[in-house]
Amino acid sequence: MSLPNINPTTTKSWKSLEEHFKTFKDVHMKDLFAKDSNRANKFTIKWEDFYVDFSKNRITEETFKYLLQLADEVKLKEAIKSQFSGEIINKTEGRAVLHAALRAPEDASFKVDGINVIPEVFKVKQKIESFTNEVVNGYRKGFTGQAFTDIVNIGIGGSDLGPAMVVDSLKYYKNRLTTHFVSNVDGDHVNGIIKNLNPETTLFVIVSKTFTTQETLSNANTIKEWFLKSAEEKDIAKHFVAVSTNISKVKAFGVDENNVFPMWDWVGGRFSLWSAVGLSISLAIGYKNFDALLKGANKMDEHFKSEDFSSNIPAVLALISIWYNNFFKAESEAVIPYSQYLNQFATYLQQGIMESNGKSIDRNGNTIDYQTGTIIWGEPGTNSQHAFFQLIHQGTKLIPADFIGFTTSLYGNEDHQDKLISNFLAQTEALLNGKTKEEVIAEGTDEKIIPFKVFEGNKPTNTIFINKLTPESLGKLIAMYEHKIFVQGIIWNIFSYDQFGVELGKQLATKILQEFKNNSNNEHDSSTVNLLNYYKKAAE
Ligand SMILES: O=P(O)(O)OC[C@H]1O[C@](O)(CO)[C@@H](O)[C@@H]1O
Repeated sequence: MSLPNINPTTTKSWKSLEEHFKTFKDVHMKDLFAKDSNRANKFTIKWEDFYVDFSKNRITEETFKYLLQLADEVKLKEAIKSQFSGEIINKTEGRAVLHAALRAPEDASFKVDGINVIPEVFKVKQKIESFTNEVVNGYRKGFTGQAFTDIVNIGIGGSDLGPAMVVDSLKYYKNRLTTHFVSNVDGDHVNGIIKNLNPETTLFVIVSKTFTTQETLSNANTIKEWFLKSAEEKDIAKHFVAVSTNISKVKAFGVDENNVFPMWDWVGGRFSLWSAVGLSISLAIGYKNFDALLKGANKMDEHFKSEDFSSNIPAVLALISIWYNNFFKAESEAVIPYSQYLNQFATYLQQGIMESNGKSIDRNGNTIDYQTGTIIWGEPGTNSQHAFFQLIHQGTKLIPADFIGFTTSLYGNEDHQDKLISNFLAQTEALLNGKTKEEVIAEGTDEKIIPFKVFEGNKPTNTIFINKLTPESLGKLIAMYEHKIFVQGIIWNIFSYDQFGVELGKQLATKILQEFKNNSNNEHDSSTVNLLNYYKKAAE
């Protein structure tokens, strides 16, 4: 079996969608709801503690039928099998894509080169568990014999965004440890964090799949220097642990062999929070909660693998997004969680979605002539209502949005929760229905400003209503988006698991840094030359 390789625009369903779209442009969702009292039920998926209502979309049963046909025609079922069977679907890097193995039960089997990786995964999980327990319970101590109070995760991209987002999202479940994240090579980031830390009670977790990333190594070295001002070289072993595939480089840095948490090249950086990359998560909320996060993701994996596409949450969300991206030519999508704790969720998704599917070459190596990768952005409601919602409601751009909410609040404040959820529901209702000129007039509006107060409505949203923000439900939610990414990559016929697009900038930065060091000048365009000279002068 090998990954399907089908140009989606050549399929019958794509042509049907194109024709269908022509008849669809002027359809208002409001009329679709008026015509069919059962519409909401038809386009809702209830699964475990998830209630996913996708009825407020510019789709009909006919649209849905063609989208499902598209999934069949691009052989999505076969592609899912290829991924889960450990096939080398990341062909450009020659790797399998098995983040699902990291959250599978112990009796599962995920084979890479014919060898089941699950025993190895569980060995590392046990190491995470015992390490976490030792640190949280204060048995593992720093160089002056004190228990650790602070954890600093040093990493960037997938080695930062996932753990940082999860730790922040699940802070309700946090233990006595305080977790910090250093990522940017901007010295103000690392210095701003270490200035308030006590080296005697701080544990540093260096996370880098490659252990060659400039930002991470610079920050790790700066921290090591700062640490050695109060400690000795031998104390590094007590305070620095590392997560990486590059064990020799980790050891060369000075990390004790026993404090290295391995990961594998079949885990992509942006899908790695389920591996030892999630060590900071485990430390921050305890291993049990970390494991619950994994279990949630595994439940979503099972749902994705086995559920018919018509009621398969990630598949449905992916297909609807294709409809807007490729037919309505929507330029971006918003993700609006109605939970302040999911503040970092959209930022996290940006890497997952845009690093994966921001590609313009198909699986044959040819330039693509259709739109791929969606641009993703968002902020929690209700704050975002007072920021960018004006544009979603009355701007010229079509911005499909996922609204994510929780029926139960963590602290049980019903007054706030009712207010939050009334906003959550009101916004998607307003985006659906809008407000007509007649309605504006009926409100007694001054004639001169009537047009400005009209809302066209017809703005699509998905409502993802979940019982409660728990480690398990967050695991499900993250995995849901991971699978959506996969489905879209399959439909667009691109390779979702490489990221060569980030390399050029890194190469040029290395060259420019060298020029600063040697005080030399390579060939650059005139703009870059001016900017280099401007900086050199300012830095004198
Ligand atoms: O974990 P590493 O190897 O330090 O890489 C960090 C990040 O850099 C990238 O390779 C590119 O920015 C990401 O994909 C990755 O998550």
